[in-house]
Amino acid sequence: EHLKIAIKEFLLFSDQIITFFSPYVVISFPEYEDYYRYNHAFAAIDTYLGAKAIDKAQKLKASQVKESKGLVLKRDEAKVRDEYQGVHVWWEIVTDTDGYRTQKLTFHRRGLEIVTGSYIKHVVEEGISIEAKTKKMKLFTNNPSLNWDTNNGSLWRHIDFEHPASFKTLAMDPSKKQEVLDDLEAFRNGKEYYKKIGKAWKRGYLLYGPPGTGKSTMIAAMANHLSYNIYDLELTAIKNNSELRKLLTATSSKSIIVIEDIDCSVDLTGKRKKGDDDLRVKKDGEQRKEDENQSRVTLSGLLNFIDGIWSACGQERIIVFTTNHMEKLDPALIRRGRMDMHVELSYCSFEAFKVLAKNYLDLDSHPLFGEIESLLKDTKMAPADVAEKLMSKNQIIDVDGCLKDLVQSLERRRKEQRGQDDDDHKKKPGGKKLRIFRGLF
Ligand SMILES: Nc1ncnc2c1ncn2[C@@H]1O[C@H](COP(=O)(O)OP(=O)(O)OP(=O)(O)O)[C@@H](O)[C@H]1O
Ligand SMILES: [Mg+2]
Repeated sequence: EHLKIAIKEFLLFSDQIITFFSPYVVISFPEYEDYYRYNHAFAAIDTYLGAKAIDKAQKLKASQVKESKGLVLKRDEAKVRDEYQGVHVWWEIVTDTDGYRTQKLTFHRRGLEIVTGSYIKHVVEEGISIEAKTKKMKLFTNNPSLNWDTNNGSLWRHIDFEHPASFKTLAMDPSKKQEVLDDLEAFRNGKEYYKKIGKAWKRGYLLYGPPGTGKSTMIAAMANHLSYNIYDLELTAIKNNSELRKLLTATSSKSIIVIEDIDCSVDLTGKRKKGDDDLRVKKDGEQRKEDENQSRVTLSGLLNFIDGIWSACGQERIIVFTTNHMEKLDPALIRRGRMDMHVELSYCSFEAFKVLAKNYLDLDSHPLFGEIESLLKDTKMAPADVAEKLMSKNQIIDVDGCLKDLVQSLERRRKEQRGQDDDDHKKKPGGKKLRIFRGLF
């Protein structure tokens, strides 16, 4: 009996063509569906089988490692045998001429019910749970050149995401920080809730504020807090709305989709588009066609996505927009419901400073804190600039030196800012009033 199995296995493993009459069934799991959509079952299967192969290899190690330096733990080269509820199965990874990989599962017809009924589910679930335990988060970026050959067909390029940012070290108003944390937590545990109210399990955040106030840092902290992957979407590198759709539907669940500096992304504001149209009128037909082909992502494309396809494509996704200029954004883009939460990151407050002092200098209090507090009240300095002053030079922490440095640069900046305010008043009287007016509407 053993011999029979061994022979059968040999035949299978020798890439014998399985004929129509074969008692064996083969099921394929391609890495990409429709050439661009990553098949997440593929990764889970790979992880599960990788763990199996390593198990086996560890047993083999003692006797084999010395003789055969060819013994690699890499899954792709191995055929893995598995057994589940008495059913023997064989996994093999095959690569086609275009470089696309497929997991092939072979088993005897006898086991069909068990395999399709529960084994596959078991493999994918095991794989996902192993992935979660050993999870390395990933940072995906869309690839402007779309080099299909070297990019293995994927629209997204990824690297391991290792950023130390956390909510603990993020310097901002503590109650605002808590609000964001609570919101994220509610989202994470919201599966049943979203189902109950019949809404897609998605959430949108708009982070706004001047440069260096921690918007990007907060996104990293969010990803670390939730163990989500980040998809950093570069809108200006996307040719058109259909490419945008492809990219977004190719993202996985438990991820944060980030669009930074949304105000700088082409064609998002009506104004800029109008300017283009004016230009276009003067051009001949051919040129116009070319321009249209080149036309980038439009505001309506993005809004359609958020409202429509967005809700249809998978679950458990967060979308984050950042901007330095809230006032430049089209109201349609930021109305509530599209962006569920607006978070303002602003100049360094004393509360925020205390977090930075703890992070950088391990300091809870200091005689200079009082002076710094009063300086921060009427001086605009971004946390990034404060942090820079607190950073140790040459690895030597000089608390007094750092704080004195900070006080000096705050004083300098306060003088500058006061001067600027005066200039503003002289140049355009009533300018300030106008700003308040606009803010009210
Ligand atoms: N609120 C903050 N808490 C802690 N560190 C901060 C904070 N803000 C800025 N920093 C520090 O300053 C650096 C720059 O901040 P970050 O890139 O998050 O700013 P940003 O708001 O994204 O700016 P930009 O608008 O230019 O993109 C970070 O690497 C971080 O070390
Ligand atoms: Mg940033």
